[in-house]
Amino acid sequence: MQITPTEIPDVLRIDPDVFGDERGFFMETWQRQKFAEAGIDYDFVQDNHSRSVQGTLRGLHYQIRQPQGKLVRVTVGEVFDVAVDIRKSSPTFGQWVGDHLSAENKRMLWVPPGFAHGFYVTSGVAEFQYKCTDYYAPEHERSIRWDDPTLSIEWPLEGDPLVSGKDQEASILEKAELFG
Ligand SMILES: Cc1cn([C@H]2C[C@H](O)[C@@H](COP(=O)(O)OP(=O)(O)O[C@H]3O[C@@H](C)C(=O)[C@@H](O)[C@H]3O)O2)c(=O)[nH]c1=O
Repeated sequence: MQITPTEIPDVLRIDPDVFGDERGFFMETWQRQKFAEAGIDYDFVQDNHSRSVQGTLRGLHYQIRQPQGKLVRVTVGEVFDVAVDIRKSSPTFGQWVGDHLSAENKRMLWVPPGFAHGFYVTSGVAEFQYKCTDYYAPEHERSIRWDDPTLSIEWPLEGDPLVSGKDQEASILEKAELFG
């Protein structure tokens, strides 16, 4: 397993060891001890799985209380996954990192608590699976606009994205309610 810091060093790129043979492949997707040694030392309490059609954009989501760290990956198709640092006291506040995650490259991203997170589906469909360090708390959930001009996220868009009603009403980072 190779764990590499991204341009925002707390966001980690994880490339698992994949053992292929005539049957297919095997890989470990999370192992407490190895991940803890790499700095991802959390108790995960919830696993999520979503399926989205091409052009879907989910995000940018975060919780003002019970902030969730997320260990994310794609099991069908491909997405462009984005983490935005919204930790008020962080030197990288307002910066974003993005990466292509796919069923083929099997790459994972560690998005720590304190980040807003979202993804855009670049394949026909995509299934997205992730572990969370805290529980879903809809009353604390907030969304920042995916197209906030201050963030200028370079989404690999093909046409207008498919965005939920909730995310269409998201606020820009400057006006967003943050935690801490
Ligand atoms: C996120 C979540 C949603 N739900 C329900 C609420 C709603 O009826 C339905 C769909 O919810 P949403 O539209 O919020 O789903 P979605 O837009 O996929 O939300 C997710 O987006 C990505 C980008 C993240 O980072 C996640 O943390 C999460 O916020 O599922 C749960 O029951 N538990 C959960 O943990």
